[in-house]
Amino acid sequence: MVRAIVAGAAGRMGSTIIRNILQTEGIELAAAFERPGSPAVGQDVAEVLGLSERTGVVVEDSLEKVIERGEVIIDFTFHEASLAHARLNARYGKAMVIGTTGFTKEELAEIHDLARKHFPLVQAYNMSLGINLLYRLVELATRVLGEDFDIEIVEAHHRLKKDAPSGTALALAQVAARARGWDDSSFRFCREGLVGERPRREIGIQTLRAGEIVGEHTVLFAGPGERLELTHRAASRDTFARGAVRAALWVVGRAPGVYDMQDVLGLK
Ligand SMILES: NC(=O)C1=CN([C@@H]2O[C@H](COP(=O)(O)OP(=O)(O)OC[C@H]3O[C@@H](n4cnc5c(N)ncnc54)[C@H](OP(=O)(O)O)[C@@H]3O)[C@@H](O)[C@H]2O)C=CC1
Ligand SMILES: O=C(O)C1=N[C@H](C(=O)O)C[C@H](O)C1
Repeated sequence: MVRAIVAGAAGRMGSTIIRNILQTEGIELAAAFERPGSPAVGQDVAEVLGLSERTGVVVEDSLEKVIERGEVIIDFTFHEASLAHARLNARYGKAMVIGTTGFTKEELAEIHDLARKHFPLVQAYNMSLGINLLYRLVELATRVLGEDFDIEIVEAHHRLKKDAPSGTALALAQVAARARGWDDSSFRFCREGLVGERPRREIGIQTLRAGEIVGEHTVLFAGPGERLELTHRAASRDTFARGAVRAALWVVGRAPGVYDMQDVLGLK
């Protein structure tokens, strides 16, 4: 039985992941924690999630207090928090699954460096099966359609999302850029005013924020006389949570290093 520690237990993803753990064989909820000062601290997880039966797991206020209770830490919180958790975990070597987005390049590089030295990590901006297949489709479409086709990415999320563009949109742009031999300097995040004609060497990334949209990504290829649009729509956070639980079961016992959902899903 894999014992999981869930960070951000009261959050949209943390709570959905806990529900999925409670319904999945082979994994159990060993501990849960929240930001110090969160109203969830000190409550049974069942109270936080609105479940009828108590779980016996009380929400704590730091990873340090619970880290020895489990084999894997599942972290969908905030960029600075996930980095702090990875730094602490470097002393313990527990497996980690990080789904948080919004890292600076330096923060992500430090997390990857810590993982290569100290613990196995699955880090992915999107844990859904569909998006991980979309990465492959975008790579193929970019190569087959060639540079006559302009690439634009549009993402839409709920009004409470803190970072923009989404981590997934950035990852999709990276896949397309790599397939063209370009780098991040080709990314164009918004347009306003007299921007002039669109340069060829550009991947547009546009952000929508509205209502309760769970997560939608479209990659548009527009070329001579035709346009191809590849769209993924997540209908519920369960799709990400199922991926996170699958990643947690997969990563325990692996060698220190950085893995992604393509590894977990066998898409490489
Ligand atoms: N990889 C994927 O498939 C997916 C990734 N995400 C990403 O996951 C992250 C979380 O998203 P979401 O659940 O919607 O956000 P929420 O804000 O709902 O949840 C984050 C939770 O983490 C808590 N938190 C913040 N700091 C700490 C800390 N130091 N220790 C413990 N808990 C902490 C927050 O508390 P408080 O609110 O009090 O600050 C909050 O409860 C985002 O970066 C999002 O982009 C989301 C969906 C899918
Ligand atoms: O914050 C969210 O909700 C989501 N964030 C992830 C991202 O930034 O890519 C993934 C998903 O689309 C939901």
